[in-house]
Amino acid sequence: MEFKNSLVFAQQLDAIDPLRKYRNEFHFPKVKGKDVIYFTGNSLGLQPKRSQKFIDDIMKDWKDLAVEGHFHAEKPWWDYHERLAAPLAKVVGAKTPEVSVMNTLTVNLHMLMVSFYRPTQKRFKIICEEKAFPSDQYMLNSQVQFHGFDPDTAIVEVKKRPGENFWQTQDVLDKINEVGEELALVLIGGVNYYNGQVFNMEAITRAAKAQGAFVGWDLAHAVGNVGLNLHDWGVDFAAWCSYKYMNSGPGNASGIFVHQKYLNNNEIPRFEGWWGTRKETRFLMKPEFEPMENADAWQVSNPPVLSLAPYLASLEMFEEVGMETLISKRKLIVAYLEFILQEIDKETEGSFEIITPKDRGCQLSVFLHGQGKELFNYLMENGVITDWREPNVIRLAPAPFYCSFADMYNFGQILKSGILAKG
Ligand SMILES: Cc1ncc(COP(=O)(O)O)c(C=O)c1O
Ligand SMILES: Nc1ccccc1C(=O)C[C@H](N)C(=O)O
Repeated sequence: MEFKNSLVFAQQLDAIDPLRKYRNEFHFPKVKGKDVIYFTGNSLGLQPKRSQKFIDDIMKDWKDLAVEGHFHAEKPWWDYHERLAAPLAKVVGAKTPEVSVMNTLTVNLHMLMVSFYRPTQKRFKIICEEKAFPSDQYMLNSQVQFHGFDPDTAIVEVKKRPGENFWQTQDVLDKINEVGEELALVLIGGVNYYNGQVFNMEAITRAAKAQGAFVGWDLAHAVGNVGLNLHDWGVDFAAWCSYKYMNSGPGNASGIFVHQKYLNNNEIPRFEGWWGTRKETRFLMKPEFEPMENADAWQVSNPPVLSLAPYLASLEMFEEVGMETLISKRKLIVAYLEFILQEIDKETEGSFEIITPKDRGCQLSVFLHGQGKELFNYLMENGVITDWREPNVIRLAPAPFYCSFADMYNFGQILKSGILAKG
């Protein structure tokens, strides 16, 4: 499609957008009385209007039923989390029993490391990407130390090539083969938080499995954003947060994936709690732990239903729309944003550079040449919500659920005036 840098053209794209009615399903913050142009769905997704009712229902059941709500609410709390598994399984390409919702992301990565990082003197190394999200680095370092190994030798980072802003798949594969029999685990962010790159999860998983290692993915920036096929790819485990593209609210519950082959499998160690034991006998309060037959075996505590409620509301919308529609709009709107950026870059004589590679999801990361935080501040003051990452990068993620093509055009105009104002 040939794009045009005009409002009329952007509005034409909006008119044929199958997701256009969903924009009104979200609350937009306002700046100077106008809805903002929201580019930070990769950090915190907007609030779906319908999430309020899901929370209110629980507050009402708690008010009216108190403890009876566990079993007698319209959506009983004791198995409330089970409602999330089937719609989530579709989002991540899993079988329903492979998915559960619990805790928060870094906590879940730790819990899954209990099962999937069991180093021996011979096989103890972990491959990850250089400059992984800091929480993942802290998680990996502390796990390695917990097992008595030295992070400097046990953690092997795949680096970008000099002068390049992205990782080459071949370099990840080569590193896997080089570490070979010492490789215990590969754990990488499926979509990188900084440059927006989508890793070739299928090829990397295959290569790591061929070396006899476990493979886990941190899908914080991938879930609800890119196509995932965790079961068929043979991924061992994955975890994600729900507050970015999944729009479930700040700090909200995390999802996990555990491959079917580890369900009902006594070889796999876990840290256990009462919500992981079979629900049929849970309230007999017996000393024996009998694991649930699905990924709920990894559940520890009774789930925080007030935070699962907005996640369920959001999943209802993913069910209605489906990942395919979201992905095709996402591809189009990101391509349009890229086009708008390129046009502005020409007009302002090379004032920035897109560092996101072609293997990308929703996010374009833009390196600002000679423009500093003032430009970022100018955007924010003019109703464009982006985020700033040191040293000089703004990240733009036009979430397909609620961003419009007109937003992209209008953003371009604001960006141009910001750059020109600074001169
Ligand atoms: C890749 C990645 N890993 C981990 C986290 C941390 O998540 P949480 O604070 O929910 O544990 C985030 C986002 O905050 C992230 O983007
Ligand atoms: N949960 C947060 C709480 C406070 C500030 C940022 C976050 C983020 O999620 C950051 C995000 N992971 C990122 O890719 O920058």
